[in-house]
Amino acid sequence: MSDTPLLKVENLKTQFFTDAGTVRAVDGVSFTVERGEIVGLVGESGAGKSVAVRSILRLIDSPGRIVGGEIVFDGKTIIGFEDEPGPDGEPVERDEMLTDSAMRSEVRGSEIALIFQDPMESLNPVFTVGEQLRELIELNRGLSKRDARDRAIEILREVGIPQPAERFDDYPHQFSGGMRQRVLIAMALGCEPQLIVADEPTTALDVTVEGQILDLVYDLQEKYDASFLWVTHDMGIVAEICDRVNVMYLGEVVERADVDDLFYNPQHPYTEALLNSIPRPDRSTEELQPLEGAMPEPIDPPSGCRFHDRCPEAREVCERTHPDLRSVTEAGQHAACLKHDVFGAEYERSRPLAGDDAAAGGDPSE
Ligand SMILES: Nc1ncnc2c1ncn2[C@@H]1O[C@H](COP(=O)(O)OP(=O)(O)OP(=O)(O)O)[C@@H](O)[C@H]1O
Ligand code: NI
Repeated sequence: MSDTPLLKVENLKTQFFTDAGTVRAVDGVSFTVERGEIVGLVGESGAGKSVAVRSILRLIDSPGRIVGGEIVFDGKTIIGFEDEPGPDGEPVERDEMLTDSAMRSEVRGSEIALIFQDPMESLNPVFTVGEQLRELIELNRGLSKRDARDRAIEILREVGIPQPAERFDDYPHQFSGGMRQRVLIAMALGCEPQLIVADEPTTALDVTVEGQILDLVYDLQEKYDASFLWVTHDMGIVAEICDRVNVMYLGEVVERADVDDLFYNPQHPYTEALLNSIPRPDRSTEELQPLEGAMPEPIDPPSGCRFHDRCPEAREVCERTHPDLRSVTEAGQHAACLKHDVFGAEYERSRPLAGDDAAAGGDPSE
């Protein structure tokens, strides 16, 4: 593993300028993906996961815009702004930022591959699966038509498509949902990318097929030594495949940890709530608690800590002070929660917001 991460996202801000107001979908998000790692991006619907990963590929359409931050991938600047805004107050792109055509020819689909939830977003219904895969390999790997075809069939076999030579001439609609996702993984691998970004690719699949796909990803990750950024709302998937996890809430990363630390020693109440809402072998089902309330809209996020109005451990200080993401354990686990001493927020002396004892998480009278 080299010193610089394969992907570095720093203080990324992506907003949508709508009639109703400015949607701060991604509001100062930082994370990295090291070489050979599977990194999770997890959080409820609307947390900003898809906008974050689409920003990495510069696939944000109007009325959306990346307004701040830096994204560096393998030494290339995908997003980078000057410190000072221009005369119109708009962010100024730095010279070294990749052009749109360089993004298309050097990064998207070749160095970074995307797997979406809906295979039809990436597969063209009027061409056979084999043709699409062959062409992609031909373009990206510079192989002859015949060699590209052989390689395409080999990859289809690797991702578990039975009788790949025969299936080569089938159209996307002739494949089942699970098989189509395998085809997408084949397409992603076809260009031998350094990074595969997967945005909830197994959500539409039943649990058995999902399990097979995750096993496959795990095997392929070992074989190709590819890095993955895996978006999901499912903690079960995180447990199964991720090395490291970023938990997102309302446009921010609120916890970052190695997967074991996250599950056994969560440092943010939101992470705890997510974990309590899924079945676990080490807990009885009576202990299962659904996450209460809905995530607020990112047009007008709550003051202070954005999670405070749903947080069982919230205290008065949480209403007014916004916590950034800080290292809160010796192992370097990060959390954005004022209950940790490193914030020096006088949390202990602050009055609990939730009335009942259970919610206050201990004895507040001390
Ligand atoms: N084109 C758009 N115009 C306006 N708002 C948008 C647009 N796209 C996304 N948003 C808003 O940005 C926020 C983040 O959305 P995003 O799709 O990233 O969430 P997510 O975490 O991927 O959720 P899910 O699990 O449902 O996919 C949401 O509030 C969403 O409504
Ligand atoms: Ni999404």
